[in-house]
Amino acid sequence: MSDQIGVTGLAVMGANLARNLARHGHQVVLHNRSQARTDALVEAHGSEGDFVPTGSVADFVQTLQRPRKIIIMVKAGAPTDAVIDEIAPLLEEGDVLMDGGNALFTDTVRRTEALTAQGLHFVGTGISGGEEGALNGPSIMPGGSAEAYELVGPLLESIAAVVDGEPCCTHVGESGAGHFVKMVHNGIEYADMQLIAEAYDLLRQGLGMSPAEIGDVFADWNTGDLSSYLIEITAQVLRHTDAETGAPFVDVVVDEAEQKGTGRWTVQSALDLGVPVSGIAEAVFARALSGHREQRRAAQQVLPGPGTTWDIDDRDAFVESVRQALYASKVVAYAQGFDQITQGADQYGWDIDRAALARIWRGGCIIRADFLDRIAQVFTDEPDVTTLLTNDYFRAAVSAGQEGWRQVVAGAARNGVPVPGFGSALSYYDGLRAERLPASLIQGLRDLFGAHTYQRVDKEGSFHTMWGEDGREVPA
Ligand SMILES: NC(=O)C1=CN([C@@H]2O[C@H](COP(=O)(O)OP(=O)(O)OC[C@H]3O[C@@H](n4cnc5c(N)ncnc54)[C@H](OP(=O)(O)O)[C@@H]3O)[C@@H](O)[C@H]2O)C=CC1
Ligand SMILES: O=C(CO)[C@H](O)[C@H](O)COP(=O)(O)O
Repeated sequence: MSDQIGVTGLAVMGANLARNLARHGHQVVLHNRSQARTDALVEAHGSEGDFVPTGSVADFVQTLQRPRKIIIMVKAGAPTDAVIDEIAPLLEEGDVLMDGGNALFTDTVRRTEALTAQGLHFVGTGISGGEEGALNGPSIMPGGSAEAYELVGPLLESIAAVVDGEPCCTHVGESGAGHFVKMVHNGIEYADMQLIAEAYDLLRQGLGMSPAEIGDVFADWNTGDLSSYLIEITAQVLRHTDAETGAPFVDVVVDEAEQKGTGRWTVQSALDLGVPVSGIAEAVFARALSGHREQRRAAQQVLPGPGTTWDIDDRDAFVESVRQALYASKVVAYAQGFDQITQGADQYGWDIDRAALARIWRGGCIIRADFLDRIAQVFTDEPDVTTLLTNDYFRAAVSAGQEGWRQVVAGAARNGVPVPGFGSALSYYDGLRAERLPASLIQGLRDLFGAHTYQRVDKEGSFHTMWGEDGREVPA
C-alpha cells in the first residue's frame, strides 16, 4: 500500500521519518518553517523516494490530497501549538493531523478536543527510536479515535520496526493515550539508564576495572537475560576512546546528565495518580543532583565518607552480584512503569492493551529488550495481574538474584557509593512484600496532630483517638 503524507518539521526526527516513509513507497510532501532544512533534505536524499518539497504552509496544505494526512515533528510545547494554529484553519473536515513529537499528554488531550470540535482528526503519537529508529523503523504509539487510526494506522505500521513479523505500532487508545505511554516509556528509559550507570560505577569503584573492561562485561551481559539495546550501546560507549586525549570517552564527558522533561513529566503524573514509580523518580533526581555543580563542589571539600577501601575477594562473584542487582532493579522499573500505565488508563478511561504495548516495545524503541516478550506474555496470560513482580517467571528471576542484589546495595552503602536506583528498587520490593508496613504509625501521628482518623485491622469504619483528653477512641 502506498499513500501520500505530509511531514512538517524536518530536523533529525522529521527528516529521517520522511526518508523512512519515502523508502516505503509513500509520496512525502515536505515542509519546514525555515526552507533551508527542506532544501537540504531534498539535496542529500531526494533520490531515495517521491518527495514533494513545499515552501509555505499554504502550499504544503494545498499540495496534499484529501483526506490530508500530516505528521508534525517539531519541538514539543509552544512550537507544536504554533504549527497547529497555522495549519488547522487551512484543513478540511476529515483531514488527519498527527503530532509525533514528545508532547505532554495533557496537551494532546486539549488539542484533541479542540481539533475534534473543528471536524478534524488528531492523532498524538509517541515515536521512539531516536535518529536511527526514525529512519529504519521506530516503535510507534498512536493515540486517537478508532476512525483516525483506520485512516493512518496502515501507513504508520508500514514504517515501524518489525519483530517476529509484527509491526511495532499499535493503536494505544483514545486521545492522549499514545503520548501518555510514550512519556512512561521515557520514564522507564531514565530508570534503565540510571541503573546501568550505577552498575558501571560499582564495577569501576568496587573492582577498579577500566571503562573498556566494563564495556566487555556489558557486552557479555547482553547475551543473557539483560539483552537489550541500552545494554548493547553501553558496551559501545564504554569501549570508546577520546581521539584527542586517548582517555576513555566517559572520562572526558562532564558528569552532569541533562533532561528535556519526559522523565520529570512521568514522575509528576505518577504523583497525581498516586503510583510509586520510585525507580523513575530516583533517576530523575539523580540527574538533577548531577547538575548541582556548586553543591557538589562544596560537599566534596567537607563531607566525610566511610573511610573504607572496598575489598572484594571474588571479582567474578561481585560482577555476577551486580548483574543480578541490575536485572532485579530493571524488572522493578518496568513493573512500576506498567503500573503507572494501568492506573493512567483507569483514570483517563483509556482501554490500553498492555500486552500489545509490551510487544511494540520489543523493537525500534530505546527501551527495547528481550524480556519484553516475557512481559507481553504475562499480560496475555494474566490480564488481571496487579504487578509484574508476582508473575511466576519474574518472581523466580528476581528472587534468584536477591542475594546479590542485597549484597551490592549493602556494600555500596558501607563503602560510600551512591546507588539510588538499586537501593530504591530493593526498598520497593521489600515494601511490597512486607506483611506490615510502618504506615500504621504514620496514621497514628496524623490522627494525633490533625484528627485525620484511621481505620482498624479488626473492624470496619474510621476512628479517632481523643489524644488531648483521656485517649478514648471514638468513631469518626
Ligand atoms: N531527537 C530524538 O531523539 C527524539 C525526538 N523526539 C521528538 O520529536 C520532535 C522533533 O525532534 P527533533 O527532530 O530532535 O527536533 P527538535 O526538537 O530540535 O525541533 C526542531 C524542529 O522544530 C521546528 N520548530 C521549532 N520551533 C518552531 C516553531 N515555533 N514553529 C515551527 N517550527 C518550529 C524547527 O524548525 P526550524 O528548522 O525552522 O528551526 C525544526 O524543524 C520533538 O518533539 C522531540 O521531542 C522524539 C523521539 C526521539
Ligand atoms: O524520546 C526519546 C527516546 O524515546 C528521547 O531519546 C528522549 O527525549 C531523551 O530524553 P532526555 O533528553 O530527557 O534524556
